Amino acid sequence: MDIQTSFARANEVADETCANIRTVRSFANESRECARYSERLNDTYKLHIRKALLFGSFTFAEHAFDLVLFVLTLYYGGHLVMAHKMTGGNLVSFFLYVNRLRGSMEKLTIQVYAKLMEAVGTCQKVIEYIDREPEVKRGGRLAPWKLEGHIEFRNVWMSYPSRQRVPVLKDVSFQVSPGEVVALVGPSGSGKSTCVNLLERFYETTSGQVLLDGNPIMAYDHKFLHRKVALVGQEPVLFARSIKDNISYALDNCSLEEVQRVARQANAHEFITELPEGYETGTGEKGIQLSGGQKQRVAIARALIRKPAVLLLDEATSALDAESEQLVQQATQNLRGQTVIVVAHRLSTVEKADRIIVIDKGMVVEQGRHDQLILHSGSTYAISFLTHKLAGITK
Ligand SMILES: Nc1ncnc2c1ncn2[C@@H]1O[C@H](COP(=O)(O)OP(=O)(O)OP(=O)(O)O)[C@@H](O)[C@H]1O
Repeated sequence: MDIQTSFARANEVADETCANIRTVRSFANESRECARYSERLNDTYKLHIRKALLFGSFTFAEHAFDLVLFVLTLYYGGHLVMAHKMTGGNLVSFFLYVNRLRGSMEKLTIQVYAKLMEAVGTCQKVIEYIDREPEVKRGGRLAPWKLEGHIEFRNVWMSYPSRQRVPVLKDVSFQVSPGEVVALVGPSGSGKSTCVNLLERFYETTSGQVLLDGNPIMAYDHKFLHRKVALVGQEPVLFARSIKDNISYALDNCSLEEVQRVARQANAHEFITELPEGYETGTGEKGIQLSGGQKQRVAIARALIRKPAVLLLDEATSALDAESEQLVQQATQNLRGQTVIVVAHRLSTVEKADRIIVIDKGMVVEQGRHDQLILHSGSTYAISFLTHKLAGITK
């Protein structure tokens, strides 16, 4: 069991390093990562040595005991033969039987039992994973035929499980009407993405409720919810398959026409058709073969194909080149018809939103349209806007 755990710990380092090889390279940190891996493997090596020593000692003791038993039996048997209480043939037969019995016992103990214990150790880990209860339950069954897209945060308090004592959202309440485009703005770390995480049901609230069309979000069926509430993350992850398969991800029987329709809406069609294999072009692991802006547009198409009632956009904070940024912006402006919540980092997005919700230190401090908030002297939004300090919205 200890060996399996230490081996798993060593593999964690290898996995992490290989998955982030570009970062490792760009910091020229290959040798340190190698050293970290060797260090962890060294723990496994020490455990293997301990196991070998124990096994060696056990085998030595077993053979020594065998030898002593053999000598004693020979001595006593010889004595009985000399005293004519036993024939030589019987003594030899006795030895042959004992040998056979010993061989079988040895197989049973050393080979079967040891292997069984090894398997139990490995299985324990697998069973531990199988038996793990997810903290966020997926038992909801609600799947109405129509979803309007009305969202309400009602007195929501939330702490992440790893930092339960630190509330990230503090009594957050706001509503978003169906079809409304709302921009969440606020300084870095104020809790904007956490609101999105709650709508995606990645975490549960500590208290208060997140309601969708008046029903707690936890009451909805897992598949239904994620079809109706689509997310385009800050750094969207694509899979190592064709662009078409990435756009139609997790959907069955999507026609190429449908994929092309949403790609056009997401401003992605043009660049895709210019690729050597068009929609069949592979994107590489995590979409590495596409640029940041292209990845985002494919991710927008992936969200749109589900015809969601609610679209969650976490705008990229990283700088895209001007053309990509404009194309992504245009794509997001095409998204009328559904409720849109956008974690906004650009002034152009904020200005076009129907309403702006300003979050600061986990609390909603202001709400309103850009032109209303900007005129409100003393408002956090106006001050931050004017002094260009509000994270992200200064672009
Ligand atoms: N998985 C997590 N576990 C623990 N704490 C977290 C986790 N994710 C975020 N936090 C903390 O929660 C707070 C709010 O983070 P959040 O990502 O919601 O901020 P944000 O307003 O979206 O920031 P940004 O604009 O920089 O993306 C931060 O203090 C952050 O450190």
